[in-house]
Amino acid sequence: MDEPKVTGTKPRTCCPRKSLLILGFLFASAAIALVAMAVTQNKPLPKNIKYGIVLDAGSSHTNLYVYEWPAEKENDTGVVHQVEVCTVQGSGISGYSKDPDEAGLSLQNCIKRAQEMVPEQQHRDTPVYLGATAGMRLLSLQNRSVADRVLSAVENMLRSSPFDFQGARVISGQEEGAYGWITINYLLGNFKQTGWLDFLPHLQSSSGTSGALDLGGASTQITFVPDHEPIESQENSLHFRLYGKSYNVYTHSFLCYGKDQALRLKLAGDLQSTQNGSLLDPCFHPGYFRVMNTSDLYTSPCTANGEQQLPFRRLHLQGNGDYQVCRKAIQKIFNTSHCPYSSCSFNGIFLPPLQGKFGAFSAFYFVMNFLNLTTEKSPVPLNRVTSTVQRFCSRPWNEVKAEFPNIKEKYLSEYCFSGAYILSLLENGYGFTAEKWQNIQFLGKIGSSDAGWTLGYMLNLTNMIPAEKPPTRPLSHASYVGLMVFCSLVLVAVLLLGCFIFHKPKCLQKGLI
Ligand SMILES: Nc1ccn([C@@H]2O[C@H](COP(=O)(O)OP(=O)(O)O)[C@@H](O)[C@H]2O)c(=O)n1
Ligand SMILES: [Ca+2]
Repeated sequence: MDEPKVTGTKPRTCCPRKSLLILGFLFASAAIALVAMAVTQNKPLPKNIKYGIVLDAGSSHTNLYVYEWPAEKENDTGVVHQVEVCTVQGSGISGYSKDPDEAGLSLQNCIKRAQEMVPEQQHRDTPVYLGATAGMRLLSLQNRSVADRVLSAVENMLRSSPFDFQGARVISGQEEGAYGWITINYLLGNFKQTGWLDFLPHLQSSSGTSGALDLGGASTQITFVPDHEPIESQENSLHFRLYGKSYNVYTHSFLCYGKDQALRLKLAGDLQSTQNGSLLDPCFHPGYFRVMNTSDLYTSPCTANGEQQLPFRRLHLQGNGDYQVCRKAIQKIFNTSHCPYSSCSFNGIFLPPLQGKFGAFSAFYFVMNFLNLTTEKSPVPLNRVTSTVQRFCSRPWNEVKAEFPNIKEKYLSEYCFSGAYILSLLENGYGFTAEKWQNIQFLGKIGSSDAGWTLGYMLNLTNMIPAEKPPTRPLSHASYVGLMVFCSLVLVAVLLLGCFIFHKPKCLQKGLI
């Protein structure tokens, strides 16, 4: 009998090398595909951008701002930013009381500029707002019908533009203060809820916001959240609910205490003690000389009460650059003789104790920036600011003019007064001590956006600031996909490892090892 032949066939292995290679290849391909999918899926889509336009019709000039934001994120905080500012040539709209139509025409160039900035197909969907401030408030007090004619002239011009006209109006001092406060806190990211840090309020100041100080030509505003103090006067009290948090805000707007009207107030006061119309003014540089019609001083409602029959028609003003005397002269325009509340700033206006940090913008910034007091990272101490203004005021006018040939004489000549006025207002008016001064930051721009009331105004009118915090997922979509891929890979790796350790296939015991 033939013995069964032992054939040369190899023993069958359960998982040959080839199968393992295929498995490895499939695994690697799947991993690569997963990562590639996650990356391509999360590539940012082309942005859908929205635009908005606000015109700030100030007492001295008009600025047009163009803002843009990604449409899908419009309720997030800090996403809207300024892409253009256009300064209208000529005076503010309140300066066109003699020819209101000209006020409308003056806006043409900046409207054209906005048309270039916003893509043509979006012109119709782009809202445009005009808000007029203290210059128009004063003109309305002086002559309501002229003020209305100026407003309808600018309204007609904006209606005829390709944009979506949403209104032209005189905003109140309270609104100006409130929207300035909203703007800077929005831009500084102070409304951002920090997620887990929300549960640790002690890490933030009580309100987590910054106060706002705005100085214009005809009015000035102070707005902040006081520290647990009741706001004793209703007209100074505002309540906001923003991104799920409540704010009790103090605000006051001093009409006539912008820097240009304040100078008029001071000069009108000085005139009372002048016999012959010549005035030695400590708030102007030595060697500076200016002649003014006394009637011009009294055209504003701010000075109208003091109008008197003067024996001269022209005022001859001569500077002598004496800072200390200038401060004393400015002090006279703040009436501190009465206060019906527990504490006041001046003119009997309630002011709670100053609290927290403050951002000071508009002319506060322009003047301090001119004096080179805004370039350092930390705030310049009050005594250094005082000595800088003092030194600047004492410089002869010829020397100053020669150093700054490109600055208009009218503006250059008034920086000494403006510097002294800012110090008087902040120190004597509001009570910023040397210590509290360190809490003031002079702000021109925050990121690409100018600090001012316009952005807050637009955010409010377009309902872009929700009262409640919008529901958000803990992770962004990209992080979510990335994390899911990572966890899946880890799971597969653990499974394979477990399989190898606890259920070692024979092939590994014999064939492969
Ligand atoms: N580059 C600039 C622009 C404005 N300014 C001044 O800043 C002030 C702006 O006031 P505004 O026109 O906004 O007036 P309000 O209506 O806000 O009172 C004016 O006194 C201007 O002369 C400045 O000092 N430097
Ligand atoms: Ca202003």
